Amino acid sequence: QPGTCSLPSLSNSHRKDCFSSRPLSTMAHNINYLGQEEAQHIDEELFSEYGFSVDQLMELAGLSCATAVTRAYPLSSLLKSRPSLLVICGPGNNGGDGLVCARHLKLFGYEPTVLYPKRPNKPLFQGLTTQCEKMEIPFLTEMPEAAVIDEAYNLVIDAIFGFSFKGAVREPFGTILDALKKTTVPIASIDIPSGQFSSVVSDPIPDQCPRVSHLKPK
Ligand SMILES: NC(=O)C1=CN([C@@H]2O[C@H](COP(=O)(O)OP(=O)(O)OC[C@H]3O[C@@H](n4cnc5c(N)ncnc54)[C@H](O)[C@@H]3O)[C@@H](O)[C@H]2O)[C@H](O)CC1
Repeated sequence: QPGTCSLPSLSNSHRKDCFSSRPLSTMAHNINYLGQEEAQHIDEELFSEYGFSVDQLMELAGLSCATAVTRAYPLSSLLKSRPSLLVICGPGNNGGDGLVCARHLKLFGYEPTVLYPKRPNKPLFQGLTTQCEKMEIPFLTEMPEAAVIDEAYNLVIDAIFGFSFKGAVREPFGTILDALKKTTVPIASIDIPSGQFSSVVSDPIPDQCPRVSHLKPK
């Protein structure tokens, strides 16, 4: 059943339509939020004190996001004839979460396409990219215009920036964020809407629903 998202908005930006397959009564109440530094601190603690590896956490994060998409946007609810999704991946671990998410979404019957314009030269990200390619997930070479996105995709997954984003946005991501803000299809953000923690970017990606935060909402 489509429902209204009960998550409080952290930004003044408007919210696009939010559909949830979960009854609202099961959603958490009395949510408290993590700030940027606290989120980064917990992240470090998970690695240093608890011995988690980044691959391990990223796989869980990406799988959780893909699962959340299946709940909020079940295949049967999609408006376009094909279950097309655009996953936009940034240069850090948030982007890695996006690649994992794309892979699981393909397994769940969706047709993800990935935009991954800045690829780190590290085995973890190279492996995640190869895994998507081997699953015949297409990669775009440039950001489509907003109208093209609205026409072609049911949903955009924002895996551009997480809690380490800072300062003024650098290209090509400025152009990408500007185009995204002009789209009307729903945007699901991984961890946080890209740009949320920046004091410089006054207009982050609108606070959408669903967003899948790791640990706690931020
Ligand atoms: N334990 C957890 O909670 C886990 C979280 N995960 C996800 O990882 C991100 C945080 O990852 P990190 O690599 O630290 O940072 P980001 O992905 O946010 O981005 C860093 C990346 O972005 C570049 N950058 C920073 N500012 C700018 C800017 N103004 N313009 C352009 N580019 C910028 C920077 O150079 C880096 O390349 C967290 O949110 C979760 O989504 C992990 O999966 C592990 C588990």
